[in-house]
Amino acid sequence: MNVTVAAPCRGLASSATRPWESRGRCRGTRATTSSLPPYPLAWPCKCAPSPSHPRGDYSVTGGLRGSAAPNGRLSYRRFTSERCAARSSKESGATSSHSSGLSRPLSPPSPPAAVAVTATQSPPPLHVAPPLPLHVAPHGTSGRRLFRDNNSSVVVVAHNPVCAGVPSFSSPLPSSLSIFAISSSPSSSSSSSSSFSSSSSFSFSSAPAWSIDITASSVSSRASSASAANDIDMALPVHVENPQGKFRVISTKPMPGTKWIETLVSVGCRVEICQAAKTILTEDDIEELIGNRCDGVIGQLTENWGERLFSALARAGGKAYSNMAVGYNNVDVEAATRHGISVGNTPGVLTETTAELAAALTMATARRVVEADDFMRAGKYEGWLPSLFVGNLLKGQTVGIIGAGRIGSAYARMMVEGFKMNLIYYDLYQSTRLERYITAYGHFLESQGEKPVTWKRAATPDEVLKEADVISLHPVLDKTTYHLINAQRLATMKKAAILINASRGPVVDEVALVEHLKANPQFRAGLDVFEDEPYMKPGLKDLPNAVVVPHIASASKWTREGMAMLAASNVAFRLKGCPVWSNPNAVDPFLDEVAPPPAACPSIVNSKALGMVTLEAQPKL
Ligand SMILES: NC(=O)C1=CN([C@@H]2O[C@H](COP(=O)(O)OP(=O)(O)OC[C@H]3O[C@@H](n4cnc5c(N)ncnc54)[C@H](O)[C@@H]3O)[C@@H](O)[C@H]2O)C=CC1
Ligand SMILES: O=C(O)C(=O)CO
Repeated sequence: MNVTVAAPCRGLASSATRPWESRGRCRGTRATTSSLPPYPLAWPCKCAPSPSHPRGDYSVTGGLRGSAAPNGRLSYRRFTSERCAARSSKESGATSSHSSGLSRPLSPPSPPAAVAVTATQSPPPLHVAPPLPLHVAPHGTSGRRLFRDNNSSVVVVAHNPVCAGVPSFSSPLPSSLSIFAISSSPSSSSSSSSSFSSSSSFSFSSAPAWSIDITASSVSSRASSASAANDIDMALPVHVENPQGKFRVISTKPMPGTKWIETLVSVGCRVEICQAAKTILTEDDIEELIGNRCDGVIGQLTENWGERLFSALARAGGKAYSNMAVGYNNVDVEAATRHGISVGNTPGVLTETTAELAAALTMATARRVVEADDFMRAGKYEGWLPSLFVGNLLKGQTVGIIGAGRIGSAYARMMVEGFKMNLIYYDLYQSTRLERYITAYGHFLESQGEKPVTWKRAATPDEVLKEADVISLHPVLDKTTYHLINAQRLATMKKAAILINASRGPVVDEVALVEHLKANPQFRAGLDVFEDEPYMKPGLKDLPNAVVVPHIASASKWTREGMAMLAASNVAFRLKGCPVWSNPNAVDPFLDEVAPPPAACPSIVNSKALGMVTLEAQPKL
């Protein structure tokens, strides 16, 4: 069901505008679909022209503004809701506290104190699909803030253009809300029922004279029938860069730095960055972001990228996906390949950062740093004691690695070189570089008159678990490593061993680990990852012999900006038809802060299956 509404362009005349919420579309009254840029966000608008607000302008919360040129075509330029609000407020006499333009960084301003929606003269009604199921309560009582789920983000304010009343919010608005101002003609009223999962009210200081109801079915019928130009399909707030870009690329999260955006823009992408306040997006959310046309997506390891999302992306014309992560156990690569979609990841930029955090956890657990810190803060320290917080010496002990790939090997070198530990490792493959490195270091120590360090490649994980004093887990998560550490294996470890996990939570049976830690107070664990993130298994948080941190192993500024850059390059250069970088472990040229990146996808895990060409030139290691 379409509802007849018209969008008054003198909407949001206040400080309630949020520049990172780029919403709303404007087609102007004479717009034709063919005159639009590829991804118009225009809410069809038929407002009364005014000198400073020409016909076709429509202010919502940022994004595109279209205005009809004399030739009847629309020209688009970026505008900010602030500018519009300021202008609107000038026209309406209201005041605005914002005047700056849309700019990065994207930190949201404080929630506004009030929003006023100014009634304009009655425009002729247009048929337009709303962005959401909406309900606006009748006259003068309350409007409703509608929640699609618990983290909803859209307010729809409807008002009668004929009525002189100016609805306004009586209380501060959460910064997560997008505001849409619409006006409605009486004929749009509908008695259809609506079902909203939850809602809360706000007051209109004066209010429209009728209510309109648009049900969920109207939204789905819109989704299936609307053309791209008419579609208003975004309930999640997004910030848009380069609105005119010909490829539409979604980033499901804001990512650090700006070079990644510049890279996408440089190859002609329109970049839409989801600003939803919720941490983990659902498949519903992502499908909605993808909409009916999308060329590529940069996603996060918290998202479930399987058949459903890849088929949605393929239907929308998409070709490229990249995780902003090296691990891609959240991605069904086969499904992506079936749909012809490339899957990128971000190796090489987080190796040392992740290994350093694993080393930090090792020291924190070995030397009981967190327990001792708590003790100090609790005012319990009464003076030095021979037995206070006695821990483990690392020097000369054996460090065990399971999964001696990039990160496992980096961690092994840190522990061997830094603490002169001996190494035992298990991996499906021999790590000859690591072995050579430790051999050479052993020779060096000998030449200095010190005891050399040693290494050993174990035939089984069990051998590592039995022999090592510290075991750090760095394999990929797949069916061969799921619950690799279980109750039986924990029982074979030394009583005062230390277990570090900065790989993926499900590599360890966390319930079994909690039991083991309870039964063996000398045993310690340092965990960056958990089986059911963001949750911990019951009991874990109360155990003093566990150090827990929230999946921050790759969280250094350089690394996170680099991950964003690699993920963006995986998408940008795939869309541009560029080859794949020949060595995914040697990605320095992509991380140069000044020079542009090579025209290649740094790391595509299904490149062979997709028949993608590899760049011939080998970068230096
Ligand atoms: N906590 C965090 O923030 C981070 C976690 N990670 C995790 O670390 C993992 C490893 O990353 P990289 O070292 O870059 O990957 P990598 O591919 O270089 O190393 C993984 C190693 O695991 C080995 N492996 C596979 N199956 C095994 C098995 N059944 N038993 C023993 N070893 C096995 C592989 O042969 C390979 O050498 C990622 O897949 C990711 O899940 C990565 C970065 C940050
Ligand atoms: O890159 C990964 O796999 C991560 O876990 C990011 O921290």
